[in-house]
Amino acid sequence: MKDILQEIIAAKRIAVEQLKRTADRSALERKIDENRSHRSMREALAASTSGIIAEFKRRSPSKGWINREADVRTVASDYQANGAAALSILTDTPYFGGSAEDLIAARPQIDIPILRKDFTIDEFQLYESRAIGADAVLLIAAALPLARCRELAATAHRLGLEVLLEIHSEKELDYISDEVDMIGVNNRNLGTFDTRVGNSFRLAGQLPQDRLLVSESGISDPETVKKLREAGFRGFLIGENFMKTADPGYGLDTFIKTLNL
Ligand SMILES: O=P(O)(O)OC[C@@H](O)[C@@H](O)c1c[nH]c2ccccc12
Repeated sequence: MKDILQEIIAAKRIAVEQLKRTADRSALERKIDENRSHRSMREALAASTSGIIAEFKRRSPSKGWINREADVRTVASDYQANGAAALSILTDTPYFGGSAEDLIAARPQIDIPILRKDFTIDEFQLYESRAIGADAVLLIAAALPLARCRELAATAHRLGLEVLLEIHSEKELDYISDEVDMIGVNNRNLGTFDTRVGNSFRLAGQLPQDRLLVSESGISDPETVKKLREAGFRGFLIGENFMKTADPGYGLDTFIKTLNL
């Protein structure tokens, strides 16, 4: 079977080399200097009653287009107004239909933290993330050798970005270090796109309970969020369930009302 993650990473390597050749480095540095304010996603999740990280996701390799028309400014401000603790914005273009411009457009609309969701393999993407206004970045264990993941986490911290480490299986538990601010369990296998929320419940007992734990993907009902919270999770990353509706902000509103916090 073709491993989709490997294909995405191969494409990303080419895109990053291209970005490094064409980017205006001094403009990037200027923007990093200007964007000094930083919001802690870890603290926002710890303090939040919903713990929901609402994601802006236009398409995915497994589902194709989920919402082609969605306007990132509208969705970002509706997500915040309706109780999201933080936002996740997918910026990968070929597989997820997003872009850095989406994050740039969303940033002035809201003041909750933004997670830049992409396949980060190179320091340059961290500089870019900081310059476009991200507060946190995702590092995916399945996409990075352990030493590389640690280096990227250290650079992210130097730049004032928080790190959400994403793991999927027991094999990746050794990626957890003090350098990561939040630990995410992806319920989706990025190689096959097989998705089971049971993955979070299975791994919960093996995760350090004094860390901020996030359950990611395939969450579509408030009952699951309640159970995940009982298992120790404080963050719930939800994309498709909201994005597949014509009004993702309204989808979040209904979800949170049913959660009955
Ligand atoms: O749309 P869902 O099933 O609610 O999932 C959201 C989010 O967890 C998912 O988009 C995701 C989790 N980890 C990733 C890594 C890369 C791309 C996407 C992802």
